[in-house]
Parts: sequence; structure tokens; C-alpha cells
Amino acid sequence: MDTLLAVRARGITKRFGDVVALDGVDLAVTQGRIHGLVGPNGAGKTTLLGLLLGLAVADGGSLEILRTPIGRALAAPDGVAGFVDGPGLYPSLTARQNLAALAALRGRAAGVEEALDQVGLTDVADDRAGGFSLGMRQRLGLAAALLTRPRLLVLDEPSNGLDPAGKRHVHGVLRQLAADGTAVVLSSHRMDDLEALCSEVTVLATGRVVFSGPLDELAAENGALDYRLLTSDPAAARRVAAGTAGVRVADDSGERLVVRAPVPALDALMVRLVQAGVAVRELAPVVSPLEAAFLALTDQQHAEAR
Ligand SMILES: Nc1ncnc2c1ncn2[C@@H]1O[C@H](COP(=O)(O)OP(=O)(O)OP(=O)(O)O)[C@@H](O)[C@H]1O
Repeated sequence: MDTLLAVRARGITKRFGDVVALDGVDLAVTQGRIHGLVGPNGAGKTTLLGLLLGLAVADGGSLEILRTPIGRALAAPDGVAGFVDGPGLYPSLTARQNLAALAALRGRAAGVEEALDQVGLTDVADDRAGGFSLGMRQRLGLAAALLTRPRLLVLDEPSNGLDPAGKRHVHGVLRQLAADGTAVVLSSHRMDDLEALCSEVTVLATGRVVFSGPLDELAAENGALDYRLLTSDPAAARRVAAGTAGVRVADDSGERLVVRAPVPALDALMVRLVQAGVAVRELAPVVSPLEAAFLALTDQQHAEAR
């Protein structure tokens, strides 16, 4: 099983002076999977991604990337590409020239046109990168990473600045890479991106892993959620909700009630509403199950740290 791991980190610690950025972090990323890294600001995501890219070394713990143990030297391990804090580009060169320069540095000229095409920048390939929007720079950075045909791609908030079409395009590229066997590790603050892309997720809070596993397990971790409920008879619905075990009316100030309930109690409420002749017109979680689980995990960690 371990032979399928692109990243295996155990007990990683990293300090900056008095700040403990990573505190005993374990991470396992399987080849051919897209692994999301989430957490509040300052949780340690960029620090961890930087270690995977060889931009810094850990103070403690062990790290294996593509089955090679990482020592103390600052170097990008073979087969790894990506960027943190935005891609490094030459602003005075065009997109095509940027990629050609990188390809030449690596001693191979092929692949530039393919990489431009993959990220949808062919039409602006002869524009200077210095004039590019954030989203276009992100795409060019991704193209630069693709040039190396990585087996591990590491990206810090790759959806930043992308418009919806750009995002769809980039997501498609990442999915195809994963289908071809590349492991992708990316950080994001957007739960919808993670839901669209990732099969596995690691949640960091103040330098510690508070969850790591399949995305659907994270969503299932949460117990009671808040749901907005619109019915044909709000007053009757309020009475039925108040009389249903496990259901709490969290807000009844408007036409829509907000009820807090775990799924079995919610099921019971729906049945009881129908039996009472109340039609359900709309039922939706106030925040997505994934976001609720994320908030619960990270809030809990903050509370413990206080
Ligand atoms: N070069 C540095 N020097 C000093 N402190 C640093 C350095 N890099 C990171 N830190 C600190 O380490 C902690 C983790 O930072 P990091 O940038 O990894 O978090 P993050 O999860 O990526 O946050 P964000 O979501 O805001 O990007 C923070 O407290 C940060 O201030």
C-alpha cells in the first residue's frame, strides 16, 4: 500500500522563532489522487506545501516524497513541481517566452505549446506576463509546472483569481493529471473547490492535523446541522418541529424556519409535517455539511488552544 504513496510525512514539525507553524503533522498522499489541504489563516498550509516543494526543511519528523527520503538539503525533489505564494514569472517576457526559458533551463524545448494549450493560454501566448491578471498568472504557473511532467504537483490556492470558466478549465487539467497517475496536493479556502476536486482532505488548525481522510467522511463527521425550512403553513410547521424529538427550532422569526437537527430527527420531522397536512416547499442546509464539519473541527481546535 505504501508503494502507492507520493507523500508520506510523519511527525513533521517546523518553527519560525517562537511560532510553531507545524506541530507533529502526519500526511499521506496517494498517487493519482487530488488531496486538499484546508485550515484557517495561519494554520500551516503554505509551510507544509513549501516543505513538499523543497523550499524549506522540517525541524523534526520524517518526510518521503515519491519514495525518496528527504534530507536536510534545500532542493525540489525530482518529479515534484508547483508553487506557493504565486508562481515565479519573468514579467517582461511573454507567456510563451517564460515557458521556453524554463524549458531551456531544463534542457528540453518540447512541450511549451502543449502546456499553453492545456491551461487555455494559447491565444495570449505572446502577451507579456507582467500584464496578466492574477488568474492568468496562476494558469501560466500551472503551465510551467506541467512542462516538467510532474508525478507530484503542489499548488497553493490554485483557484485564486480564476473566473468560473477558468476554474472549470483548471479543474479539468488537474483531474486529467490525477487520472494519469500524478498526485496533486492543493490548498484552498473554498469548500466548493474541494468538493469539486478532492477525494481526500487534511484539515490543519494551528499547526496540527484535526482531520485527514476521505472527503465524505469529513462531511459525515458532523452531527446536527441547521436547515432552512419553507412550508405551506409556517405556524403549524413551528408547532410540529417543536414537538419532534431531536429537533430544535433555532430561528422562527421569518416565513422560513431554521431548525437544528441530526439527519434521523430531520427525517422524522418531514414525515410528521406531511401527516399534519403541511407541505414542504424547501429544505436546505444553512451551510454545506462539509463547511459545517470544517467549522466545527477548527473552532474546537481554537477553543482548545485558548
Ligand atoms: N517565514 C516565516 N517567518 C515567520 N513566521 C512564519 C513564516 N512563514 C509562516 N510563518 C508563521 O507560521 C504560521 C503558519 O503560516 P502559514 O503561512 O503556513 O499558514 P497558512 O495556513 O498557509 O495561512 P493562510 O491561509 O493565511 O495562507 C503562521 O503563524 C505564520 O505567521
